[in-house]
Amino acid sequence: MAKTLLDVRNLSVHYKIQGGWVYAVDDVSFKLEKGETMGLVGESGCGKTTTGYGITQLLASNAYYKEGSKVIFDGKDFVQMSTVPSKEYKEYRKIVEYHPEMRKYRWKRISMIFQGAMNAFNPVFKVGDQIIEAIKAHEDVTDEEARKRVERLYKLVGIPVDRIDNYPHEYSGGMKQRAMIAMALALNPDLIIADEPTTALDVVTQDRILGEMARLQKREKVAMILITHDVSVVAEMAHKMAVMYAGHLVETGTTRQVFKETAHPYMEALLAAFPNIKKEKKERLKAIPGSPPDLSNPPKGCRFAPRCPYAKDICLEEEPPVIEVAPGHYSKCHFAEELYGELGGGESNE
Ligand SMILES: Nc1ncnc2c1ncn2[C@@H]1O[C@H](COP(=O)(O)OP(=O)(O)OP(=O)(O)O)[C@@H](O)[C@H]1O
Repeated sequence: MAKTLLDVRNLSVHYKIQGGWVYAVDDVSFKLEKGETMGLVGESGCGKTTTGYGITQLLASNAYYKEGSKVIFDGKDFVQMSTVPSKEYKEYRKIVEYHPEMRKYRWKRISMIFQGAMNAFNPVFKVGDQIIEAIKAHEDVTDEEARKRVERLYKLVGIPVDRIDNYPHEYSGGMKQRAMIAMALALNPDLIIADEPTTALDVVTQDRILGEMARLQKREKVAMILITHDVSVVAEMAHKMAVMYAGHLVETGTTRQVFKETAHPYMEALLAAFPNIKKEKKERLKAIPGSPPDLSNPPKGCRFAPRCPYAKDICLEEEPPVIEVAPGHYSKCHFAEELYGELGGGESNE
C-alpha cells in the first residue's frame, strides 16, 4: 500500500464577513497517496479554491480554520504547526503569517498552479529568469545549474528552449500556462495543486496541456489535486475524485466509482450538465435547476436538498452522514444506499 502523502481531516475554513461568516469549507476529509491524482470538482463558489488554499495556507486574511481541522502532509499537521487559537473567535484558529517552516514547504514540497496563472509572471522580467530565481530561492545551486534545469523543464512541457529569454508578453496564453507548469515542477515537489489550470484557454490548447500534465504526472510521479468545475477534465486524468457541493464533500471514490456507480444525486446532476465525456454523442445539457445556497446562510439539513429530485422530509431537517456504499466509495446522502446503483452515471475513459 502506498504511503499517505496528504491526509485532510475535518477541514473547515470559514471567512469572517460583516455580520457573520461564510461557511466556505465544512468538515472536508480525504486522503492522497504518493503519485496519485485527485479531481476536486463542483460548481463555481462551492469551496474548491478555499480547500486548495487551506492546504497551502495561502488563504485571505479573513479566513479562519475551525478548531479540529487537520491537514497532515507527510506526517506533519500544517494547521497545528502554523496557526494559533484565535483571540476573537472561540473555536477558530488563525494563520501565523510568514511562518518560516510553512514557507519551506510551499513550492519546494507543494506547488500550486493558480487560477489565472496567465498573469502570474512579472511582466518586467524574462520568464526563464523568474523560474531560475524561484529555484535559487530554495536551493543552493549556481545560475548555470538552475538554467540547465529550466532548459530541461521547457523541453518537458513543450516550450522551445530559446524562449527562456523572452518576456511574458512574448508568450502566448498556452505557453504561459506551460511555463507555469514548468515553474510548478521546478523544485521537484511531491504535490501539485492545480486550480482550473486550463480554463482560460481554447479547447485544443486545453486538451494538449492536460494531456501533457497527465504524462508529466506519471513520469515525475508527483501527486496532484486537479481543481475544476468541468467533470470531463478529471475523467481522463484523475485516479480518484472528490465532489464538492456548497462547502461539503458529497461524494468521494475512485474516478470509475464516482462516474459509473454514482452514489450522490448532485454528481448525477453534474454529469447530466456536462457533455458526454467521450464526445461520441452530442446530448442536450441539462442545467441543474435552482442555484447553490448562500454559504453565509446554508440550509439546515442536506445542503443539496432544495435542488434534489429525491429529497424527502429528513433531508431538509438533518445533515446527512457520510455513508460508505462500496469499499472506498463514500456518499453524504441520507439515501445513499437506496440510490446506489439507481442513479444515472457517466462514461469514464477507463
Ligand atoms: N476572502 C473571502 N471572504 C469572504 N468570502 C469568500 C472569500 N473568498 C471566497 N469566499 C466565498 O467562499 C465561497 C467559496 O469560494 P471558493 O473560491 O473557494 O469556491 P470555488 O469553488 O473555488 O469557486 P470558483 O471556481 O468560482 O473559484 C464562495 O461563496 C466565495 O464567495
